[in-house]
Amino acid sequence: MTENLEAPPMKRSANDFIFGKVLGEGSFSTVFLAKDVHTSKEFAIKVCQKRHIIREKKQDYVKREKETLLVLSKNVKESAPYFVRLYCTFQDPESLYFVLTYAKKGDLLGYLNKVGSFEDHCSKFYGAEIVQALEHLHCLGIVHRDLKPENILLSESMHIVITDFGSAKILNCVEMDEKNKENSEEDAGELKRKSSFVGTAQYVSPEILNRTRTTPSCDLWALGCIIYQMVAGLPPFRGHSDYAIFQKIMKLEYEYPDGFPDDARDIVTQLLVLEPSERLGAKDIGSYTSVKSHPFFSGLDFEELHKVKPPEIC
Ligand SMILES: NC(=O)c1nn(CC2CCNCC2)c2c1CCc1cnc(N=C3C=CCC=C3)nc1-2
Repeated sequence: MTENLEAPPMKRSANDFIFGKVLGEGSFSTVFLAKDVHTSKEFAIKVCQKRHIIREKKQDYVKREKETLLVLSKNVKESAPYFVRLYCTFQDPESLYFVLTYAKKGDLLGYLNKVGSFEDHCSKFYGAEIVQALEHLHCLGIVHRDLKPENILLSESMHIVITDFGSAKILNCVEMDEKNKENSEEDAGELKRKSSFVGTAQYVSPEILNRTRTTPSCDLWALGCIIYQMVAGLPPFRGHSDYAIFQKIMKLEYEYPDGFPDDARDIVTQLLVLEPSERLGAKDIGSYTSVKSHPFFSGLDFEELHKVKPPEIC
């Protein structure tokens, strides 16, 4: 089911790890850096407090994240090792524990805040790794739905490691076949039940705001926002409140700063399209050929990205 740790397979507990610094905190979970006492290997362990999960009504979120991580951990693609791995889970009376890949270099947002905008070759490299990751994710029928720089972690070798699948949706076969049509009634019902939208304001797609349908194309919208942000240093849709940002998204109200390169402008313009089925890549089957062949990515070998030394972010 999930990959065994180096030690012989056995049911784990918190006693098998030395817990270190806090890597991140949420309303019902805390993520710790931890070391396996048997192998000294470092992991990120997400500890979810059971009573907080209930208080925050996050049972579905936790269940969805575990299901998604299990699918990803069972279907690792060598040329797209771009996701946190779930090594094992265990629980005690108070908490659930998820033992995950530790991404030593933090997240993409941290680097964007540090250097402002990326140099063109960096934006192209990391944009390409995200495309390669989305291609694998969508081939498995998984839509992330909350892709953003904060959820794109960086490994010790500075390759991307995508995390936080609590907002993800695993499409059923029918939905996968009809990816540009309405979702199942169950999905529509799920959306109507949601008091808040799925995703994060700056990167959420119009169709999620409209609560109409979840298709892989909503991650292509987020890709457009992230490429824009790597090139410009700021996300395309900005405002003083989530509502103000939503208004701009629904009206496709964004601008390109002076000096924004033409190839980057063209691919972002083809991704930030209100109609999901009209976005670059939305009609591709299997591989995102139309995205990978865009001039913005000229010269990049997508299948070999994970083997090369990423360009220095500066
Ligand atoms: N919510 C999570 O699942 C999660 N949260 N974090 C820490 C966050 C810190 C802010 N940016 C987003 C991630 C993690 C994970 C998954 C698993 C995971 C693996 N490695 C790291 N690594 C970090 C390294 C340095 C600083 C922060 C995180 N972090 C996580």
